[in-house]
Amino acid sequence: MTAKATKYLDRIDSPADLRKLSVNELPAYCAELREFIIREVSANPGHLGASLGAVELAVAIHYVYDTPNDKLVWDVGHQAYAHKILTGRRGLFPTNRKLGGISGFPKMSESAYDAFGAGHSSTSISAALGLSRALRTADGGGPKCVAVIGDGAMTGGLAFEGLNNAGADPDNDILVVLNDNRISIDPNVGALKEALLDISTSRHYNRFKDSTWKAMNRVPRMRRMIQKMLNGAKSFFLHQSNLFESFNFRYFGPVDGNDVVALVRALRDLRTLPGPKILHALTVKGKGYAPAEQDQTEWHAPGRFDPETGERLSPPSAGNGSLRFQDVFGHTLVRLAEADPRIVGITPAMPTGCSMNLLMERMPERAYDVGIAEGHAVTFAAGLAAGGKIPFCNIYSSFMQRAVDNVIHDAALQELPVVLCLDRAGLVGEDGATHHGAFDLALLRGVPNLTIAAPMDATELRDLMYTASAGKDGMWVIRYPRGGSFPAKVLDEPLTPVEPGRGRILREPEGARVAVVSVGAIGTEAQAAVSSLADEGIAAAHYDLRFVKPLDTALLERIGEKGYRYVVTVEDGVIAGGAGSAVLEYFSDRGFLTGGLRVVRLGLPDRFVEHGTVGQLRALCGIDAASIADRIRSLAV
Ligand SMILES: Cc1ncc(C[n+]2csc(CCOP(=O)(O)OP(=O)(O)O)c2C)c(N)n1
Ligand SMILES: CC(=O)[C@@H](O)[C@H](O)COP(=O)(O)O
Ligand SMILES: [Mg+2]
Repeated sequence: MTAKATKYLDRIDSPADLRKLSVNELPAYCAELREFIIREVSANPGHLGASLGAVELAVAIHYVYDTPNDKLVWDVGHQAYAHKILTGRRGLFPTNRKLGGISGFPKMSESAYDAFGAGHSSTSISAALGLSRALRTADGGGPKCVAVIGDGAMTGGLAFEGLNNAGADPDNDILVVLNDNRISIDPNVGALKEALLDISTSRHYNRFKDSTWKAMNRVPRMRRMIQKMLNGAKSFFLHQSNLFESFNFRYFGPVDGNDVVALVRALRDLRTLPGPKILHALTVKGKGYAPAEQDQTEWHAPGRFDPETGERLSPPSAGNGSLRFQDVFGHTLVRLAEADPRIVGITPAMPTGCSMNLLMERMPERAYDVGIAEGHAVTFAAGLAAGGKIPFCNIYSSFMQRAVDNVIHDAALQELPVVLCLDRAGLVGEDGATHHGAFDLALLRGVPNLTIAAPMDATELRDLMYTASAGKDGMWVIRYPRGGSFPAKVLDEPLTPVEPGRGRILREPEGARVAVVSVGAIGTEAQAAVSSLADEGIAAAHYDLRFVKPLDTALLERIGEKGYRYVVTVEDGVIAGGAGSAVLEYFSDRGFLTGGLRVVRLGLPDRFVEHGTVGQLRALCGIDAASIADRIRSLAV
């Protein structure tokens, strides 16, 4: 797509510039913004569909509100590209999600316009409420605070905790903009979606409301009375109370959220209206780019594409008929479920991402998408397990952070056979600090009753799933990373049970001073390091720990007694409290350290790792093959 001449785009470097435009010029500016986003994201991948749908929301809010003094909080933040571009980051946008470049999500350290950082869902109402309370002046004034939340993010329990708290006090002066495009990443699920549809599609009510709004504009002093009348009419027409009004929010809408002029009109009214209020904006995900409107799931984050033809140039599958860990998980779960009627699947809103969609297609009655509700997913799984099922609950590692107590209190403590599969464990790449699966091992290692395993490859993943599916050893956690590339024939291999807590000897050469103990798929980097060193004549042993809990104490005893000078642990989670710490504790407790053994732990440092390619980030953290080899070389001589 060749860049068209623009009239507004290059002139607007801040909301102050934006506010110099007349309202009638805004649609043309939105079109230019949209075109810019499509062109940029086609070459430098990111979250396209949501950002295209929220162009008018970003423009209208910045136009009407006095940002950055007023506070604008984006939920998740994957839809905020227009916001980023019009708040001074147009020139930096080609660096979006790249190492050293701007983040793909709002980030407080990046811009004063990013009032709150995000990446995980359903935080915006709580954060906007906190900002509003903190910045309120003694006379009840202070900045206006706006939360923009999607219909998917609204399914998260935290959003309702925010509504509940905000609605309790009429002095809570926040606006929630519900960006309702009727889809999450995959089709939105749950009762809320029906309620939103009900609110927004009642023809009788909307006809009545439109005419009343017009009257309201003519006689402003009657607004309060008319609003009351509208609320009453809503209950009458819809035969149910409006959910948001039950939380003491004043409900406005639905408005066409892709009509920037209508949005400006509505927001101008709402900015001066005190108290908690919600504007229901109907938008179209992928708006203005036909392929993205047509297949909204595929175009949520489409990878590189040809903007002219819509051809996808880097689809997220492994390609060449090979399989990612995600594909292996999905196919194996179907196979296990076919063999055992007790097996069911659960995903909190990521069926395509984690491949739970395969079970959903094959056995819809045995697969549950519960919405963006990680805590609920785990407790729901625990309930299913208490009722005799063997639930495979698949959650992205970083999103599972939301559910730690559910794991502890509802599943592990109850000794229930929940199989928690943690996808996207380790470094995920361009999504960055909010999304790396950095903490799961450190968070869960101290929880009793858990078996925690990390497969190094597809065969191990299948075998671990198979073993866990017996439902005999209480709760299992199986963690594996994004991607991978395995031959399709791996799915034909027989499933072999694995002894819980049993690791593997991969290489044990005579005369080695250094032994590497790796955990999970990052072991392939260690393997490459050890084998390249062997080519140089440097011998190093390599063990695949496989289980972080229970530890393979027999294997560790063997390593301890081999007389190595150094054990180098390698993991793709945080060093502090991770798998390496478990090994170190064991050697310390058993007195091997006083015998001269030193443990060197490699993994993620004690700071948040930002965005970049997985390869770049591994190198930065010293856990790519070259860095591991360097480290071993320095110890081996
Ligand atoms: C806690 C958490 N769980 C899951 C996700 C993954 N996720 C990111 S965007 C998204 C869909 C959000 O849907 P919606 O709020 O409707 O926004 P849309 O993309 O439709 O604009 C999901 C599930 C996340 N970011 N955070
Ligand atoms: C914004 C968000 O949280 C998701 O869109 C996430 O980026 C998906 O990650 P994957 O691409 O790894 O499925
Ligand atoms: Mg949505």
